[in-house]
Amino acid sequence: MTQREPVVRVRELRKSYGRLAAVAGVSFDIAHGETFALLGPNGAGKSTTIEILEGYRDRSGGEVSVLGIDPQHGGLDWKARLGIVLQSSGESGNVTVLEQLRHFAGFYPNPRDVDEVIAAVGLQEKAKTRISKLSGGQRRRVDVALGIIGRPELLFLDEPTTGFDPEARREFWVLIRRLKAEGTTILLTTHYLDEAAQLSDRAGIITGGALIEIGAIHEIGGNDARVPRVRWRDSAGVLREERTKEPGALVTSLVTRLEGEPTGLEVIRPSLEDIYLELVRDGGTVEEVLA
Ligand SMILES: Nc1ncnc2c1ncn2[C@@H]1O[C@H](COP(=O)(O)OP(=O)(O)OP(=O)(O)O)[C@@H](O)[C@H]1O
Repeated sequence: MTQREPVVRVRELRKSYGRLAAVAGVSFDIAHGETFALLGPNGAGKSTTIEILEGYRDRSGGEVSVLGIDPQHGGLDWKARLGIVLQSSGESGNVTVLEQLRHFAGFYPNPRDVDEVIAAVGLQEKAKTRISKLSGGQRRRVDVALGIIGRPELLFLDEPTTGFDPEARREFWVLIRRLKAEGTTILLTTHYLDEAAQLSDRAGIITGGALIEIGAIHEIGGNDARVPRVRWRDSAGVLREERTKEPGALVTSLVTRLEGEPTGLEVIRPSLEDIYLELVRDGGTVEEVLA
């Protein structure tokens, strides 16, 4: 596999559970070193897609290549090149954080330094604590540590920061940026749209098993979805709002018209969350049943 070939290549992927088309013809690529976010409401098909890419679930149709291999035929060597943080934590053991990480590091040919990984996820104080005694958010950090201990080329992060406090989430972002700078390719799912905007190069939005939008984070939704709103209070104190592609010109005209600084002036650009909600509202709901 050369660096120019996509690390992940998905074509017309389909997965049915009985009559339910959980994934109904999804196609996307993830390039080397890219962070790609798969976004969508509960039950949209994100975890099903990711689990197929990880080799944990069979597909009903379509083509999939991950690091040049079909996940249905990926052996141990291939698995060792992946880092996986599943949606729900399996970590509740009676061993300490340090013991668990040392144990898992032994499975990989070129693992990261265990102490460095513990520090990177902010668990230095808890290294000698049994995992069963950790809080939910701290256990989630252990999951993340186990996902990166093997120095993966491709890291799957399925809702990695659920249960993190705001400070831990920011620290996690720093860690992900560092992994990205080292060249790690990352597939992320998250319901925190600010997290997706902070970390990802591109995103795909999936609803009812279909990809309804895909593109660079700063282009998702197209130009019209990104038109800013200008808010101010008029001379009678009434709140006014106008959408305009030229907020600067509007503000200048307001200053002239109001003969000074407009009260409560705000120029608001739609966030990824605003754009996502608009797209998902238009894109229909969760379940698409086979005819
Ligand atoms: N093993 C299964 N058997 C039957 N249906 C399933 C199975 N796993 C998932 N589904 C269904 O497939 C659809 C997609 O589920 P999936 O877990 O991929 O969604 P998701 O986008 O990851 O959702 P969330 O954001 O809640 O994690 C849902 O309707 C779900 O109920």
